[in-house]
Amino acid sequence: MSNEIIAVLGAGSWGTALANVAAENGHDVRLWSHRASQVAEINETHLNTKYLGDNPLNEGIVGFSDMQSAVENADIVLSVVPTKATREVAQQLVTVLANIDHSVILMAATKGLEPGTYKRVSEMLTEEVPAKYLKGLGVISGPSHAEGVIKHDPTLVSAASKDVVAAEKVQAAFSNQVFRVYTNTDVIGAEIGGALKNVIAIGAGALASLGYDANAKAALFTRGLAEISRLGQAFGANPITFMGLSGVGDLFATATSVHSRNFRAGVQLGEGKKLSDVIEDMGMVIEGISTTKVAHELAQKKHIEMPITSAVYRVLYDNVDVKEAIQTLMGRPVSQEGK
Ligand SMILES: NC(=O)c1ccc[n+]([C@@H]2O[C@H](COP(=O)([O-])OP(=O)(O)OC[C@H]3O[C@@H](n4cnc5c(N)ncnc54)[C@H](O)[C@@H]3O)[C@@H](O)[C@H]2O)c1
Ligand SMILES: O=P(O)(O)OC[C@H](O)CO
Repeated sequence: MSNEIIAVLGAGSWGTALANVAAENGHDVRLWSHRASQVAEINETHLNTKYLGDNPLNEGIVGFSDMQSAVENADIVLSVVPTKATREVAQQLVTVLANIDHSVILMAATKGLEPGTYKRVSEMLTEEVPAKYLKGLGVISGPSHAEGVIKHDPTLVSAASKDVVAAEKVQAAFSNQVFRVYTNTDVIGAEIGGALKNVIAIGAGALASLGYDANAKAALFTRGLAEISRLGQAFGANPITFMGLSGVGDLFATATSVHSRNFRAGVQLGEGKKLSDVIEDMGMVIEGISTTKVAHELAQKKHIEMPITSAVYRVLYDNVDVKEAIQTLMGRPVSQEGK
C-alpha cells in the first residue's frame, strides 16, 4: 500500500474516525476543523473528547485550522461536515485548490439531501468544485458508526464513484483487517440509501420508545426499505444497491443501534421530548430531521408513495403523536406487496 496524503475536512465523530482509519494504515493524515480548540486538543492530547470520548486517536493524525495547509499536496480529500455545511466548506476548498493549483480525489462521507434544491451531496460538490480540480468524485457510505470504527469493530463500507480508479484508490487507502471498503459505481443509490435510512431510523427509535418488538421493527425496516428503493429508482439508482451496504446494511445499523443519533432522536420524540430540545441536547448532527422534510416534499412532488416518511414527517413537523401516526399508517387501505 502506497503512502497517501489524506485531508479530512470536518473533525466531528465521523471525520475523526475516518482519519483514524487512514492514519492506522500509515498515511499522512491531516484533519481540518473550523474550531481551533478542537485542533489543539487533537494535536496536544490525541483525543477528540466531544465526539469520541476517551478513545485515543492515532498519533499520526495532525489537526489543522488552516485548510490550505491541510490540503497542500493531498491525494484524497474527504468532506465529512454535515449536509448543511457542505457548500460552504466546498467553496473554501475551491479557494484553496485554486491558490495551490492542485487537483484531488474528493469523497463525501456526509449523508443527507439539501433542503430546497433536493440535491445529493455529490451533486452539491459537482456544482461547487470545478472539474479541473477533481481526479474523481464520489461518496463513502455504508453501516458505520464512528463509535464502532474507533474501537475496531469489523466494519464494511462502500466507496461509490463513477470513476472506478478513484474508488479503487480510496478502497486501497482505507481498507485493513477491521475496515473493509467495497467499490460501487451507483453513486445515486449509495447516497439515497445513506440519506433516507436516517428517516426510518427515527421511526425505529419512536417504535422502540413504545416498547414494540420484532414484528413492528421488521415491518418498519421492510416497508421503509421499499420506500427508499422507490425514491432511489425514480432518480435512476440501481435497485440492487438497496440490498447492499448503503441500503439494507446501513438501515439495519442505524435503526438498531443506540449509537445512532437518528435512532436516539426517535426514542426521545416517542417519549414526548420536544424536537428543539432533542436537537439541542444531542449536540451532534441529526441528519434525518432535515432529510425527512426533503424526502416528504420529494415524494409529493414526484408522486412517490412514501407513507412511513410522511408519518415521520408529521411526528417531527406537525407535532403528531407517535401512536396516532402508527394508527394512520396501519389504517390505510390494504394493498398488494411488491408494488
Ligand atoms: N457519526 C457517524 O458515525 C457517521 C457515520 C457515517 C456517516 N456520518 C455522516 O457524516 C456527516 C458528519 O457527521 P458527524 O457524525 O461527523 O457529525 P458531528 O456532529 O459529529 O460533527 C460535525 C462536524 O462538522 C463541523 N462543522 C459543522 N458546521 C461546519 C461548518 N460550517 N464549517 C466547518 N465545519 C463545520 C462541526 O464542528 C463538527 O466538527 C453527517 O452527514 C453524518 O450523517 C456520520
Ligand atoms: O448516528 P447516525 O444516526 O447519524 O448514523 C450514523 C451512520 O450514518 C451509520 O451508518
